[in-house]
Amino acid sequence: MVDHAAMPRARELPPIHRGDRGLPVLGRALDYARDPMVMFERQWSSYGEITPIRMIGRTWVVALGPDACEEILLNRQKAFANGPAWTYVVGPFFRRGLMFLDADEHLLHRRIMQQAFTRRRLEAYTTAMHPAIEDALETWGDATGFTAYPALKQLTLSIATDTFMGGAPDTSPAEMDRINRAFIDCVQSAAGIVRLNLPFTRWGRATRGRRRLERFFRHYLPSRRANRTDDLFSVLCHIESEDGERFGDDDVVNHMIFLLMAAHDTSTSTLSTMLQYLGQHPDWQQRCRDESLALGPRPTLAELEGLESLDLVMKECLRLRAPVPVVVRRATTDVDVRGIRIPAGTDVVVTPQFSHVMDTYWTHPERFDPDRFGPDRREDRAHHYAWEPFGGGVHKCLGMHFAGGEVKAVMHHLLRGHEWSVDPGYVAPINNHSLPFPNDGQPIDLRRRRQAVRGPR
Ligand code: HEM
Repeated sequence: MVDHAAMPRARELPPIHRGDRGLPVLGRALDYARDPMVMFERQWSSYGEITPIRMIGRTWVVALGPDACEEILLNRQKAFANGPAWTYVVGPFFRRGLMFLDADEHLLHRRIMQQAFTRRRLEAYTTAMHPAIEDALETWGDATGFTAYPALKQLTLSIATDTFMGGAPDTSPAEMDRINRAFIDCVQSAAGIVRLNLPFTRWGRATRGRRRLERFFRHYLPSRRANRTDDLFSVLCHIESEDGERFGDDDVVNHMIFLLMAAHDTSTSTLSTMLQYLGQHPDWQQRCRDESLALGPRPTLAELEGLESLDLVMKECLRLRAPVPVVVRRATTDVDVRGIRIPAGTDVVVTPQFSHVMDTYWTHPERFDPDRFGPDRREDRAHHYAWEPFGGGVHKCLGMHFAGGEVKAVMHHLLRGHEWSVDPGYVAPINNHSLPFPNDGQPIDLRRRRQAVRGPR
């Protein structure tokens, strides 16, 4: 409980200026969809760090800058909850996934899921990933305007399915495409204005997508309950608490649906941004390729982590286009943040992506300049939360190290086997309705390199 009497008096939220109210019902939703950073910049200069905004029929609070983000994500006053805020944004489609749980229940489930992310397991996942990546990239031939984004999405979904559920042998490639579509529909529910299960609404598509995902995981449940294997699906089926409690079928299915979404959408976005910038910066592409060529075809996790240039490029791409540009929380009690009182019940938008482009912390933040993360500059050290693509606090991304290994493994194989270019003037048309993605599928001009690059079969 927060003892307000002991605290210096906080100011009330400033009123929204007449010109900032936006459209009826939608409020500023279209401004956000057009360019969230332009909208946040305007909020920042008009209101400061804690700013009210009208969107989709309600008033939100937007927290801008690393100090405000840190305070909310660390949640020392235990005044913010994930579940109700995320449920408002993406509806019931990822219900009871880890990110939607709060307090003790969240800690308990997180401790169990951490078993799937130990160093030993991450090393084993990396070893297992190489053949799948090589097989997928073998289908990437010479092509002008190759749309990398959907191809990457297919690849990362198949890696996540292999790694976290031990494969899906009864599911045809065509049905797997429908599973991929179902994930997309659930994520895109965030942009639904009409929140009703009707045939042509985003909400309706997400409802059907969720049903398909449930059928998919329930189909494999009996075999995972019957056999103990090394994947998370099986771990979730067999794990017991000290009192002998086990996850019921619903819990297992809910965790798997959220985890598979979290595990492939974000890596796809990171990879596609890296392809764009490396395509536009051939010097960096070659620098990364030279380091990958110096390694064997199937490096270990530690070797992948040692690819210095690729690491700088990944960090810079996560800065320039964070796959999760904002996260949300609901104030469960009146709470003061940076000297402003946020009333109980308010949904708060925390904005890592805005911190990533503030010129207080970054030199020429709009430029692709991976060396800013190098040992001589370390611009990310300007503030603990200046670079926060994986969030912070108790909900900090559980798959962060997995994502690093996966993204580097895919890039390693691509750099050894292919070259590509992107027009230096190209600006990705980002769709910001839900998690950001390039509307044009991220076209690249791709050429296969002629050397033998595969590991042994
Ligand atoms: C570059 C890739 C990734 C990025 C940028 C990213 C980003 C994030 C962020 C910002 C959060 C915090 C959400 C919040 O605070 O409300 C989060 C949570 C989470 N992520 Fe990731 N993620 C990535 C990859 C992955 C992967 C590959 C997995 C699984 C293998 C994963 C699993 C999770 C889980 C389970 C949570 C919920 C943690 C909790 O609530 O305790 N993520 N991620």
